[in-house]
Amino acid sequence: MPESPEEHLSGFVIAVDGPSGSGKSSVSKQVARSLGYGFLDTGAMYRALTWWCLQQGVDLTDADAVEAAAQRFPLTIGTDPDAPSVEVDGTDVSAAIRETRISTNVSAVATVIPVREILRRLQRRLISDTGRANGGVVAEGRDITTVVAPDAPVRILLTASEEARLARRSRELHGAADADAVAATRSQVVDRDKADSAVSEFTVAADGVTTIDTSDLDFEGSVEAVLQVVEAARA
Ligand SMILES: Nc1ncnc2c1ncn2[C@@H]1O[C@H](COP(=O)(O)OP(=O)(O)OP(=O)(O)O)[C@@H](O)[C@H]1O
Ligand SMILES: Nc1ccn([C@H]2C[C@H](O)[C@@H](COP(=O)(O)O)O2)c(=O)n1
Repeated sequence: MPESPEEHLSGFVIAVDGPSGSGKSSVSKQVARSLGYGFLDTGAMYRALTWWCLQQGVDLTDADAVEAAAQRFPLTIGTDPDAPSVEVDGTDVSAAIRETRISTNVSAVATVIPVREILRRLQRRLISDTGRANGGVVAEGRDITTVVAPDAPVRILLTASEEARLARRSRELHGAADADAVAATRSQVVDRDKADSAVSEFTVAADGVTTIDTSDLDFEGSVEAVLQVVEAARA
């Protein structure tokens, strides 16, 4: 298992970070499909750990208890972009981790620093194994370009205006982006980003990271913009 961020990750690694609703997950998955690479959704790992803590009756305000749960976290995560899967102790939690109760609690877990260290070690191992098996991997989250894979040959910050991100998530959750739907979505986007920003920088690109603003791009345009950065890096 890689022990430090400095240890070399296998395969061609494409690291993608950004705020909630910027399109990281859907765009990264499509980029991975286009390139025949694996895909790692690191947010799903924090979500699955949150599900596990709630399942085990762990008090999320008790950082030591959350860390203890992370140390014995029986996670299995698939990295095939056509069949992403998340299992905890043999239970398929792919749908459950998208529920509102997870979205509203995940920051309490993701902001515990020792928990991040445990999941980052696992993420580096998954990135290496997936990269080796598929020739490359697209890994997305909040700290992939900066901490998990700072030496990746392609590092992208995928952004969009708050308005665009709220509208996208509203349409996804409520089928509309009118004022009521946006208001109902705000805490899952804006408040969550605010809490998560306490431990990761994902609004400003670090040195060497390419920013792609998708506010005025459609989904296909966003995928194409990422593929162009990859092509340029390989040229
Ligand atoms: N460029 C785009 N234009 C319009 N809609 C988009 C675009 N990119 C993604 N979407 C849609 O926006 C929604 C949010 O995208 P996605 O879940 O990929 O965001 P995310 O950055 O991974 O969010 P989170 O971090 O909260 O999981 C999805 O319904 C997706 O299909
Ligand atoms: N590398 C990561 C990935 C995710 N998180 C946290 C922040 C989010 O609130 C939560 C769920 O992520 P999402 O599914 O919305 O992408 O996990 C993080 O801190 N670091």
